[in-house]
Amino acid sequence: MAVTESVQPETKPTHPGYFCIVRQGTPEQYCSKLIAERDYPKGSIIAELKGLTPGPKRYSSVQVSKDKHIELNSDLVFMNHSCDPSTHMDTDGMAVRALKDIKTGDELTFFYPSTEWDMAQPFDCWCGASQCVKQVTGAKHLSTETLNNFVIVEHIKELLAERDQAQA
Ligand SMILES: C[S@@+](CC[C@H](N)C(=O)[O-])C[C@H]1O[C@@H](n2cnc3c(N)ncnc32)[C@H](O)[C@@H]1O
Repeated sequence: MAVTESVQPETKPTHPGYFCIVRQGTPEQYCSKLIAERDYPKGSIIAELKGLTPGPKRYSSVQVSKDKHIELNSDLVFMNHSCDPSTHMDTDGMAVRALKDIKTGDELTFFYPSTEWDMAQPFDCWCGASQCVKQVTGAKHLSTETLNNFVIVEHIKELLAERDQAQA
């Protein structure tokens, strides 16, 4: 796995009372996480995606269209991937939404291939979910059948349709 430099300065919480970072290990170990500081009912908005800046594809960026990547510039960057995610990174509606009822103290996670086509920094997944995809490399590397089990955004649906059409 190629590891890029991690930029995670200790700053004031960006969403106090909503969620917070739990820092673990060294920044280079990438094992910190984001925890809910309140309950979120299924379907509710956890955060609007605001203050984003365009940039290159990297471990911390989120893909927002077929060819654009942004930095979140908030504590949301600490959201880990899970194959049984608690949230949806909705780049169509520009919000993070609860995919299930989330309780205070639960980890906020999203399914990275739901937004990422071909990731800059792939990794082996630690989530342990029964439907774990094991290697998180981006939607490009997963079957349509697998992706159909997850909520995915429009640009990934479009890229998937193009891939499947080219292979037909
Ligand atoms: C944007 S960071 C998320 C916050 C990160 N945990 C940290 O401490 O900086 C993304 C990186 O976290 C790690 N990561 C996130 N979810 C993971 C998972 N389910 N399994 C293994 N590593 C994960 C990977 O190294 C990934 O490149």
